[in-house]
Amino acid sequence: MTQTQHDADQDIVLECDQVNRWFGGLQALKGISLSVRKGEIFGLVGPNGSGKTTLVNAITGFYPPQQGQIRFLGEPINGLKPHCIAQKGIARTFQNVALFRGLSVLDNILLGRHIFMRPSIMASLFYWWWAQKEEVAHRVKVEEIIDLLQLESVRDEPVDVIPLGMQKRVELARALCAEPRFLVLDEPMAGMNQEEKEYMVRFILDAREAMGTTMLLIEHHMDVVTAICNRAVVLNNGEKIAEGPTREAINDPAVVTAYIGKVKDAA
Ligand SMILES: Nc1ncnc2c1ncn2[C@@H]1O[C@H](COP(=O)(O)OP(=O)(O)OP(=O)(O)O)[C@@H](O)[C@H]1O
Repeated sequence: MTQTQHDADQDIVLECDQVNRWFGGLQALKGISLSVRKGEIFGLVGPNGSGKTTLVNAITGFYPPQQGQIRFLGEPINGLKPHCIAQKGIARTFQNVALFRGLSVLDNILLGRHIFMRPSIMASLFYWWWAQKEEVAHRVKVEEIIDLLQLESVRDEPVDVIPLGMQKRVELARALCAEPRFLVLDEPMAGMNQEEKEYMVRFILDAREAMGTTMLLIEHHMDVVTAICNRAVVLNNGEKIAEGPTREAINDPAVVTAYIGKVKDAA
């Protein structure tokens, strides 16, 4: 093994090795292997139904793979429950906004801290001074993130009443509050107009710079993928059809054919 290869291996945060997942007779993931390196924004792209969300659900423990290995910082995480995987430092946002309606923006973001909170009410009662100190620390972190994502003006608004673009930003804020080492963003720009998209791109880049978070980004907007992803993998019908530096991967002839095929199918 060369020194360069060794350094690259040391830098791997998340690794999928021959991951397979079936839903009944349908094979949604066919031997997917990929590795995401520290500090990069890694693009996961592909036409509708190609397996992107299934792969993310496998990584985050919602639908564990039936075959293959997933390692986080060198440690196997297959089969762990989603909350155990979250505690190891993997956070995610969802394709459809998944916020707690009726709660304020601030309370929704604060919920991102739950992985650090002590489960025992008794312990909190006896050690109320400790609980208070913890509460202050959580609020400091939340304020930092509100500042970073410029959510100050809506902090006390119920999440239901703010525009979709802002709701997506609140989801990002909540995920960042968990101080993840690896963050999965599932279509963070879905349904956004051009201006909202540009803001979101800025916030994702700012978050990576401020917190050093490694990210996996599922995104249909190719301009966004090309602008912010260091490398990308392209899936089609559950198979990996291209991989590499973003521009090279998405311009691969197999990718162009896969997208044209989908358009023809839909016509
Ligand atoms: N829970 C499930 N039960 C049965 N089939 C499923 C389930 N989840 C996904 N699938 C199927 O697996 C395949 C891959 O779906 P997946 O949602 O991973 O694709 P995707 O690339 O994320 O698509 P999109 O871009 O539309 O979100 C599809 O054929 C889908 O119908």
